[in-house]
Amino acid sequence: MIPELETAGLETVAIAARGLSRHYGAHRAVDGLDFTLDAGTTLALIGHNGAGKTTLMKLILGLIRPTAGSLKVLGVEPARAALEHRRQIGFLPENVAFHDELTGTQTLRFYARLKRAPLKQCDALLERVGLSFAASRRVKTYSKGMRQRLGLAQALLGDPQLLLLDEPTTGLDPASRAEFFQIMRELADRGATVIISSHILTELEAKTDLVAIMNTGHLAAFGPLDMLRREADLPVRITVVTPNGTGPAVSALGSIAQRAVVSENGHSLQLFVHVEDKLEALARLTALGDAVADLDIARPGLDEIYRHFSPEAAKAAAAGGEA
Ligand SMILES: Nc1ncnc2c1ncn2[C@@H]1O[C@H](COP(=O)(O)OP(=O)(O)OP(=O)(O)O)[C@@H](O)[C@H]1O
Repeated sequence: MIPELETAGLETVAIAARGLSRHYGAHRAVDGLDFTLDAGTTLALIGHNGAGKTTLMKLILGLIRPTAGSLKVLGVEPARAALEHRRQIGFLPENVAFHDELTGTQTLRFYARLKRAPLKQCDALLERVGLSFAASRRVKTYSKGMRQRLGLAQALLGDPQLLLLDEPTTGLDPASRAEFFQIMRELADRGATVIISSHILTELEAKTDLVAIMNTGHLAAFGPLDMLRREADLPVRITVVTPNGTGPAVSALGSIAQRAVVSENGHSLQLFVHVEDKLEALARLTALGDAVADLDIARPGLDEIYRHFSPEAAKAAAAGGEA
């Protein structure tokens, strides 16, 4: 179990950024970000390679200073924050590295001393991340997934109010990923603020309260997924199984269908309709009787919404690259 956070003295706003920028010479790694993140909120931070996600995390951690604009984290400018304040922030970096010769327990106790967190937390945290069985094994014998879990235990030391997880599920199998998101939800439920970055958009969908989409240093979108879905105004996809050919379904929808894509085997069809036309489209398709053997409706997913807001992501997708 993860203990409740002390609520006394807790800021209601975890992060406030105004015109936040970090430029490297002429290169604008982060450029003019404006957002507020309330305490106790979970945020998915997504963006193409080089979009500025890690730079934003470093700014939040106070590892680098803004070149313009302002940033308050738990009420304080992070680059000027005292150690006491920094201890309220947990961080799991993208490439987590440990001393190979230390055991899991020794590693965690080392970080607990650094963070001045209670040593008695270590065993409970190893248990929480499912590593108790390997606590006395040297880290060099750990798999990638086990190292990630140890990294998460390290980030959870001291019951941080703010947790930054940079691509934390890399190397984890599906069951471990599910467990990871369960821990994230428990943290949020006890009042912690969590920011998680990932390129695996399907796993982030419906896991966080808010989504931030970064594109070339800018914040292209920020808000609850449903709000971004409405703003993007993308069509709903209806997949229709048409055993006797796709012609009747296409004719029935007429101009309601913004686009129709026939499958390679010719037995099914994807029809894209505006959300307001969805019910009319379903009525017309079901009226076709045997010409339609089955149908399936899908709202635009996070990957489609991401491509809508991020021109770089759309370009990468068109070129067959990753999100
Ligand atoms: N110290 C630095 N000096 C110069 N440029 C930098 C520095 N750190 C980052 N950048 C540049 O800033 C941009 C943003 O980098 P950042 O690491 O924040 O991207 P990211 O969104 O985390 O990417 P990825 O998904 O690949 O991890 C990149 O173009 C990067 O090359």
